[in-house]
Amino acid sequence: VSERDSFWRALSKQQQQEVYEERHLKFISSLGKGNFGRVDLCRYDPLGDNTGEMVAVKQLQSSKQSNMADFQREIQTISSLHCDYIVKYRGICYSAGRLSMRLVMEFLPFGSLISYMEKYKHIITTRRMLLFTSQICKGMEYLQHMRYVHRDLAARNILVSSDTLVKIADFGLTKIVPLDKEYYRVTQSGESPIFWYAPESLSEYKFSHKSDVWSFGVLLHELFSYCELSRNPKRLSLHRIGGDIQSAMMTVHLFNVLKENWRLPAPALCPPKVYSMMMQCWAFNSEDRPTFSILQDLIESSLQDERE
Ligand SMILES: C=CCCn1cc(-c2nc(Nc3ccc(C4CCNCC4)cc3)nc3[nH]ccc23)cn1
Repeated sequence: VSERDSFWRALSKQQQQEVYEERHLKFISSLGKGNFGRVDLCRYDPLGDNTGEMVAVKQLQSSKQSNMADFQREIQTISSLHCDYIVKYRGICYSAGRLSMRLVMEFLPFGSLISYMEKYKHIITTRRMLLFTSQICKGMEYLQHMRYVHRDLAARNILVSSDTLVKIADFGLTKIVPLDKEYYRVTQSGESPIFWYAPESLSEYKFSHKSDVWSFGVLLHELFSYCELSRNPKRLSLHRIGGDIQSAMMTVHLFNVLKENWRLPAPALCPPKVYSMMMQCWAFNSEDRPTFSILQDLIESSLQDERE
């Protein structure tokens, strides 16, 4: 055992973060399922004495070629991001047998914002919700600075690290905006979260920092609705456009009601300044939407109101 210990201690912290051997990755429980992936809670225990760290490990469900390419891109993305408000990359675990690899990330104990709000909605304060909003906004400012468009900003993709820290997760749909353009145009739609989509994403498959701002407004609505299922964006939008239409027409109907200036209604007890922030994120024309840095100022101003 001793020379194995010395091997591990010899590896620098950085290298240790990169190399995860499958035989030391002990499955504990399943944490969640995404479109093509699954995330498990594991203990990485090279010393075999249960002192190893807990990690979240994502692997593909289907080894379809296209999904493998997307997974590679997701790993490339998350490993290039270094921000307190974005879930941390730990490394890769190559499994000898199967061709698939696994993405090792920091484990966030409280799970998604949705399960957190369901559990703590009776004790969470407006100030705390504005603190979370500010952290997500800072994460998005960093993402924009790195020229990434998230494309799936929603409460389900925000993870809770502690009672005072949330992080942006799940970069499965994230794309890099080309240097010569201000937006990324998607070819296939796949499992699209259309109720979080900006009008130009619905009609032209265009995604930009400004369409991320639209989704940020929808996320704000989820948060200030305490992520209640009865008030979630999909349910409220379907109620407006009529829930019985088939999915192909849903995008068209949703675009039309947005064009006619329908928006998600103000959540109960939502501070007026916060609803006003959402409405600014939902400007039909993308150039009329605030930047994440302007949103940061608006959030700070709302926080001031809550302090007095
Ligand atoms: C493709 C998959 C979908 C997206 N996804 C991401 C994760 C995930 N989860 C956690 N922590 C976590 C902690 C507690 C709970 C519990 C479970 C029982 N009920 C209450 C909540 C759930 C999750 N940390 C993470 N780091 C990196 C990813 C990640 C999970 N799913």
